[in-house]
Amino acid sequence: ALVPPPISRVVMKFGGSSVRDAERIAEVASLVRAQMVEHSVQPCLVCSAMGKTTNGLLAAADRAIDEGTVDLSTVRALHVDTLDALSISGTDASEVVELLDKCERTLEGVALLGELSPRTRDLVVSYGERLSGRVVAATLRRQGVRAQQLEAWDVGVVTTDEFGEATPLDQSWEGIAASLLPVMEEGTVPVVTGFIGKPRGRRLAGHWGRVTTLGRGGSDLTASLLGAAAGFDEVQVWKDVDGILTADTRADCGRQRARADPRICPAAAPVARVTFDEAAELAYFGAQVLHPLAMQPCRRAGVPFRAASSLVKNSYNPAAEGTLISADGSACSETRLVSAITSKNGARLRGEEQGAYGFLARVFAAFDRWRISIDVIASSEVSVSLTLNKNQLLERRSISALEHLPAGVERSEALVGLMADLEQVANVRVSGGHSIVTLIANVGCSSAVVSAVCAAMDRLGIPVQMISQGASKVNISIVVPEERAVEAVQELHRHFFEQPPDCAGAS
Ligand SMILES: Nc1ncnc2c1ncn2[C@@H]1O[C@H](COP(=O)(O)OP(=O)(O)O)[C@@H](O)[C@H]1O
Ligand SMILES: N[C@@H](CC(=O)OP(=O)(O)O)C(=O)O
Repeated sequence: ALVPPPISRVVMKFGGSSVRDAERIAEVASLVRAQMVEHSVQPCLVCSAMGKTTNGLLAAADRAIDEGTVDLSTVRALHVDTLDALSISGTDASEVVELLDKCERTLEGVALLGELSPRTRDLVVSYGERLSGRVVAATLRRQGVRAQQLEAWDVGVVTTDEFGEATPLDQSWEGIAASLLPVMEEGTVPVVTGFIGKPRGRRLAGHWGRVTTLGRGGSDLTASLLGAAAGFDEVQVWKDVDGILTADTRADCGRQRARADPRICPAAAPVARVTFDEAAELAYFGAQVLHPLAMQPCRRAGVPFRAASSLVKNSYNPAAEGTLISADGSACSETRLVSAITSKNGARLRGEEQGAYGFLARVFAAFDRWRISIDVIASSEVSVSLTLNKNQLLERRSISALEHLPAGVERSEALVGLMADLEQVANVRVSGGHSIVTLIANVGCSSAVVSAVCAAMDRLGIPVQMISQGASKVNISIVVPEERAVEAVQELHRHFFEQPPDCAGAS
């Protein structure tokens, strides 16, 4: 007799690209059904806002504060058209429209008061995930799957109150297990809002006060948190690519720049396995495919994490396996020295001091005070060079300008403060226009990797401004001029991935 496969509980996260329109949402619903029927999966869904909705809401909030006008037309049209195309009507449709109206009223408040705090910005942005979850749950129900949309805070996601960049608190873990499992045990598929949560706080006017967001791309973190806290068998993040690729296929696909980029490494291929450490380093150093903190909950609970493709490209070609991210199982080995390459832009800061005792301690204390992270560092007795994450330096509203920074370096209150502190201990120079190119590599063979990297840069005449190897067990980074970063990635990709394996080392 046929023994049915064991039921596995899986978080399935669908990002903006996977739920960008009616067609994709219908495909997501079929994919979920197939997992349930063919693979005995009991899923919990996590959804991001549809397509570019988050950007649209941020732009609408900016317009409300800058121009005093409220324009939600693009976001409204996308959702209303999707409801129509999916034939969603009745209560399911009116809930979505009510939420759109509420979002509009929030924007009217911003325009009227002329105030847009990080807290209000988070509230505005949260409508994106709350809208998409309702559309996805309604689509599943139309396909005969019992599904219920749930706000992240309804399943216990409690965060710090750092609006715009909140972190889930440990107390979430118990709450999630207690609220998610009963819903699933009764045979319902929860559809949870990614990216958002609520800070711990007093119960206000019938609801838990405020809404927070987990930073751009934060739905990956929600998915990991839910799966880890509820002790699931796997967390799957479904993307528009076949998993983690050996390099991005688009140049600087960072969320700050919306330009359509030429393909950077068309030969990039999916990596079958990476470790949590490797994935986290890759995400932190620029690969937009995963949220940098998303590995943490799964690593803590030992729950495997998989990045897979939600695009069924061809019915004759079964869905790609994706990339399995787990505690062991690096793609690097004695012969495969590098598993992926990424890059990101940053600013470089150089400080000089005459060998005083405690110099570096004072430098680090200043970074700690202003909560600015250092990406790559090179130091000697008399000087220290560091690169800073450009995203952290983005100008925020109501912040005075820092006149003496060179063009290309963004200004922020934190950077102004940091500079003032550092100038007490050293002569400081800040320059923009640098990129960090990072190789997720077998650091055990770092000499081979570094010599191959330097030879490749030498071939192209690209100056290597800094190099950092072995600071983490899996990462070798170089700093190059920003305008040469794409070339550098392409050449390194050619060298490490587009040659026969026996040449992939230090040739
Ligand atoms: N190393 C990489 N592997 C795969 N994708 C990458 C990599 N680096 C950057 N990306 C980009 O990440 C995108 C997928 O991430 P994202 O847009 O955040 O997905 P989603 O919105 O579905 O969560 C891909 O389209 C790709 O351009
Ligand atoms: N919608 C949010 C959160 C998110 O995770 O999105 P995505 O899964 O599409 O990267 C954002 O755009 O940042």
